[in-house]
Amino acid sequence: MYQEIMLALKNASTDNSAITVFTGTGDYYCSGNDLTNFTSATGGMEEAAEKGAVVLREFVNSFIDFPKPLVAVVNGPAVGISVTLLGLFDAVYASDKATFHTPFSHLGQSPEGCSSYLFPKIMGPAKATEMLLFGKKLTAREACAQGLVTEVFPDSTFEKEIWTRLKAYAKLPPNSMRISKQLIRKNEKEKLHAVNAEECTTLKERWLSEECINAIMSFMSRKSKL
Ligand SMILES: CCCCCC/C=C/C(=O)SCCNC(=O)CCNC(=O)[C@H](O)C(C)(C)COP(=O)(O)OP(=O)(O)OC[C@H]1O[C@@H](n2cnc3c(N)ncnc32)[C@H](O)[C@@H]1OP(=O)(O)O
Repeated sequence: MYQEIMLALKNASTDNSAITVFTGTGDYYCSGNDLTNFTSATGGMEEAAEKGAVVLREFVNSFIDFPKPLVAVVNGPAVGISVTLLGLFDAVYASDKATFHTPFSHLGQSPEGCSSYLFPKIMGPAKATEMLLFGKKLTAREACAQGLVTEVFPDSTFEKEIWTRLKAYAKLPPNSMRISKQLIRKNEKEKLHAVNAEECTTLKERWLSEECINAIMSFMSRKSKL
């Protein structure tokens, strides 16, 4: 999935589209990293952690470097990396059914997607701490009040309203939007790459920790009991 998303971003960065939109199908936006990856990895844990950190770094870099307006249409609950990446999007529109959850401490993990830097900047350190350390789940309206979400729509009219709006935005001059995005984002790029590298190094260590291994085992055993 990570490779497929990177390829889609690479194609979208050079095709004739004006803006790029991420959304989910069905009731959920995204449940985050596939936790079964940890148990299905071939080779040893160290090798898997090493490979995972390389993929993650490349994956997040492709969001940092994406040249066109990047929009998230959050149609339902979002968990983990699908939430942290939102700081790298240019606009985030959410249904009032959406929730935003980063249960990293519960999983023995640590933040990624540049959220350790961007979330405190966006929402202030105290609110970022509640999310990233304590795993507080935010409603769409809370996430909007804290600056992570651009605008919230009633779920009953979300799809209609948002696509009407995005189709209008997509008719704006593409080069102008791309150049304006570059002006807004360029001063932070170097910093974001450094933050991404550090988050990946930290996560690689976390994945090998007892806290993380126990949390993944507990998720898997819950799954097998259902
Ligand atoms: C290259 C490596 C990069 C790593 C990047 C680091 C990223 C970190 C993260 O993203 S951390 C966050 C990981 N995600 C989670 O912790 C979410 C866990 N899941 C849930 O909290 C819930 O399942 C839910 C809120 C998404 C949905 O709840 P509910 O509607 O009650 O459904 P179920 O819980 O019954 O789930 C249905 C079905 O889906 C399986 N499932 C859900 N999420 C995951 C997941 N992240 N990985 C694997 N499988 C998942 C769940 O086990 C059920 O499966 P089953 O029907 O039992 O086979």
